[in-house]
Amino acid sequence: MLAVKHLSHRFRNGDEETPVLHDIDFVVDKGEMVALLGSSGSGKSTLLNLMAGLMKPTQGSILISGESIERMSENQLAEFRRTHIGFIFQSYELIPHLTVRENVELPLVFQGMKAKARKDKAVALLTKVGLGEKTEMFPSQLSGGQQQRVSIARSLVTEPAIVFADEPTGNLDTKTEKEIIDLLIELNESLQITFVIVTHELEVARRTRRVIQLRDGFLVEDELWAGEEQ
Ligand SMILES: Nc1ncnc2c1ncn2[C@@H]1O[C@H](COP(=O)(O)OP(=O)(O)OP(=O)(O)O)[C@@H](O)[C@H]1O
Repeated sequence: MLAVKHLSHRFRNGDEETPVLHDIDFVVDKGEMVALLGSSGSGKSTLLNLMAGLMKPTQGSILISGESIERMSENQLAEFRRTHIGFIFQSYELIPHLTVRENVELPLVFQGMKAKARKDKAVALLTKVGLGEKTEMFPSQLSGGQQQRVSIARSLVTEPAIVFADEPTGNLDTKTEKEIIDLLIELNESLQITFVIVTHELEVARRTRRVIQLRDGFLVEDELWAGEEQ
């Protein structure tokens, strides 16, 4: 599903080079839910940007569904991202003047799906994430946790091969954080969605079955837990 192979990255500013990732190697299979854990500056965002095809690595490769994304052109990448990758952001990134349903439909508009099919799909997913009663509201009328549920529904609407969640509970209180992670676990189990969750919080990482830990740009731990901790 996702293979990161001997991945290294250095930032170059003029003559100065900053090595940020060192020979990162791991594979995520379909249906896995993995936390990518690391403190600030450990290289999580850089790795996420590389896996999402937003930057090209200095060395190594990234395969998603068997395709090496670092070899793609910008146009190919944009299309690949739209069809194969879902994103969940810390700050939700919803469009304020669109309703909740329209926000979820948007990726399907870009795919050219007809209005009725789009609407049915968005409503079904919103119902699945517990927002069946809120489809015609605007994001500002929802709580933070509810807005993150909208963004989760939107990330799934194109049936992506993999979903990257970047600090998905970073703006939420502890109770809501637990509810959102519960939802991600439920979606992972019921729909076999593959999730990679980037977090600096051990409490979030411990809820997933597998934790990959970065420290100073090195992969220092790739660990399977015996079971989910509640
Ligand atoms: N464009 C850049 N040029 C030079 N160095 C960079 C650049 N972007 C990031 N870095 C450096 O790379 C290292 C890793 O940064 P990165 O943002 O990937 O870490 P992170 O684990 O995501 O941290 P945070 O949790 O704070 O977002 C840091 O030392 C940072 O200063």
